[in-house]
Amino acid sequence: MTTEVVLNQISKKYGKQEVLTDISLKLKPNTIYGLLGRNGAGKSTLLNILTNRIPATSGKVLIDGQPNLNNDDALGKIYLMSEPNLYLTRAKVFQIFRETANFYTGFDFELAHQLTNKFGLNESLRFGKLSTGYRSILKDIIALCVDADIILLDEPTLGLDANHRELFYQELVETYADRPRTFVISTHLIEEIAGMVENVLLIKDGRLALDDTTESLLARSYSVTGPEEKVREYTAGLNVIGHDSLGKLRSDYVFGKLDENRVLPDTVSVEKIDLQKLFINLTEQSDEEGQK
Ligand SMILES: Nc1ncnc2c1ncn2[C@@H]1O[C@H](COP(=O)(O)OP(=O)(O)OP(=O)(O)O)[C@@H](O)[C@H]1O
Repeated sequence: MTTEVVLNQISKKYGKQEVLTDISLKLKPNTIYGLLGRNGAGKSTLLNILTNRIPATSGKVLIDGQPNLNNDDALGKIYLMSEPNLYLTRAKVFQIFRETANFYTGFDFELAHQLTNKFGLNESLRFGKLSTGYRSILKDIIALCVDADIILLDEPTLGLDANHRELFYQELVETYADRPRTFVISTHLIEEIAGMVENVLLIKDGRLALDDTTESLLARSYSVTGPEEKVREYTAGLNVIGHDSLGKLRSDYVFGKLDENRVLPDTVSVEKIDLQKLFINLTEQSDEEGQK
């Protein structure tokens, strides 16, 4: 089963502040997305609009061709795990599972029990008694157990210790293999998801700056390192998105094609960069501009 999700020219204003501008995209089935952007870029806003928790100022979200507005059928195909706590403090963990299963009817109770054991979460505890980390763990477990085609995770590892973060992503990949579906993961800990993200969505200045496969992005992302002058000569006219300097050594980060006709000096090396480095360089510019 697959669900088609289309965002059509979504914009969102809070008062005069335009947070999202004209965002159009289509989520591919059975794909793990990384939703990236600096603090305040509008990632949570976008995820909330997708699930009709907040209204867009203009534009449409279509789920299997149907607008998502007050449409339980359409919204039952999507699950959003996010920071706000939607549960009564007196509700016990197992009651929250049952409550979730009233809406998401295919909820996998067996997997939920396995995961509560693995994470050491007592199902008889009341929500109000859970630590911040365990509240996230509970919500993460629910996200992995609902039978929805689209799972949106807004900072899923907030408050989790390193062991639990690793366990969560392991379990995510396992459930993904057993029951392929689309995940959209918004997190600042890019290194943790870099290995599993198949497609990147980057929001910058309220716009969708990138929507591409990780493979394609990394295939055109380079660092060029060597003596400052030689590096500058080699990268002149290329799409340099940032640089680092260490003494007289300089690294220019290039996003896009290199010029195959240019001769690489012996003292200069070209290497691939990882997703985190690419993200930092692609988004740093707007921050500097924002401080002007
Ligand atoms: N209810 C609201 N009223 C007014 N402004 C809001 C509201 N919610 C969010 N904003 C503003 O919208 C912008 C985007 O916020 P959002 O939470 O979507 O960003 P984000 O990319 O998820 O950020 P972070 O990575 O820091 O969680 C921010 O400038 C924020 O202050």
